[in-house]
Amino acid sequence: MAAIEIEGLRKEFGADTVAVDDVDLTVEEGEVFGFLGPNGAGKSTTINLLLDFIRPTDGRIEVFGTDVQEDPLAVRERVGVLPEGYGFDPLLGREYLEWAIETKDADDDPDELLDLVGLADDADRYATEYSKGMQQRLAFAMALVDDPDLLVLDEPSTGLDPNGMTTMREVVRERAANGTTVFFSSHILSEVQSVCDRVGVMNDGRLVAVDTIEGLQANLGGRASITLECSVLPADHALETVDGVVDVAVADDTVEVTCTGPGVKEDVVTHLAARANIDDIRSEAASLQSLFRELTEGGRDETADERGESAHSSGSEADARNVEVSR
Ligand SMILES: Nc1ncnc2c1ncn2[C@@H]1O[C@H](COP(=O)(O)OP(=O)(O)OP(=O)(O)O)[C@@H](O)[C@H]1O
Repeated sequence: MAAIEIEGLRKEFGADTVAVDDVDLTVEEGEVFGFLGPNGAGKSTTINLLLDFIRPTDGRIEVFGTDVQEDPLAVRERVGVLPEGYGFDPLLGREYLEWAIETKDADDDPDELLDLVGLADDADRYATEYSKGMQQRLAFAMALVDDPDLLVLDEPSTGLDPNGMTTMREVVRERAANGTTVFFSSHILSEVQSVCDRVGVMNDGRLVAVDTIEGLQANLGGRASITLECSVLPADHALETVDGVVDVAVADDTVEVTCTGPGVKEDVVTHLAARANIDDIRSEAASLQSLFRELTEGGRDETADERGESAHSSGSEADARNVEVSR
């Protein structure tokens, strides 16, 4: 039986916004599924529909064979949720865990869960006084209560430091190894790449690709990527004029060039060497970042593309709308 079965899902907000547009998706039991997409693509709306926090305009969702609209409580018993923008009240960290354990009629040890997410020393502090990353760790611990069959994590790395991200990945991997299905939305592509079995890419409400990372790379024509570091990258590098270059992304004095194939890399190096001192060269298959850009071109970043700027998805923290969901 599939963990998640989504058929013909559509969600309109008012007359003008189609947040989710005819999405079909199956996530198998035990999979770690990464849900990617730029800001406003429809990821959180899909998650809120999956949990029956909002109702679809059309379509249906089953979780472990149960229709979420027909029996949302049965579904929630099997699901642990880390929502986007959790709102905290003045309760101690341990009290939050105790509340979550009581609500699920579970028998977890609150201190064990706090220890797992690195909050053992902060159990007796108010959650409202926690930093953003600590609040995220606490919300993650609450999602783990009662060892749910399905973990739904909406941008779980928001606010986490590198140690927090590593802990979160390790826990996700460990739970998945024990059979938990994980549905995981993220903007952090390297994280998705390192943790997920398959990814789905949303753009403008539509699911534009579902595949393994390797499958996505193969379907996009064996593209190659080369990263060059220069002491000073000239503004008029004109790398996009080299035959076979499909994308140029610049960050400070580092430039990532996506090419139609590995053979183009030599031309890229020759072109840039004539214009700048190259300090370092890294060469790899097309990065997830460039795949992501290619799949989501024409979305809300289109105007940036038209200006010739890189259409990188920005981190969500600055502009997330803090969708508040009921528990
Ligand atoms: N309650 C709402 N009322 C009106 N429009 C909404 C509502 N919630 C979401 N939308 C719209 O639906 C679209 C999809 O939003 P959603 O939050 O699902 O995107 P997202 O992929 O989760 O984005 P982000 O990565 O920025 O969190 C956007 O155009 C958004 O403005």
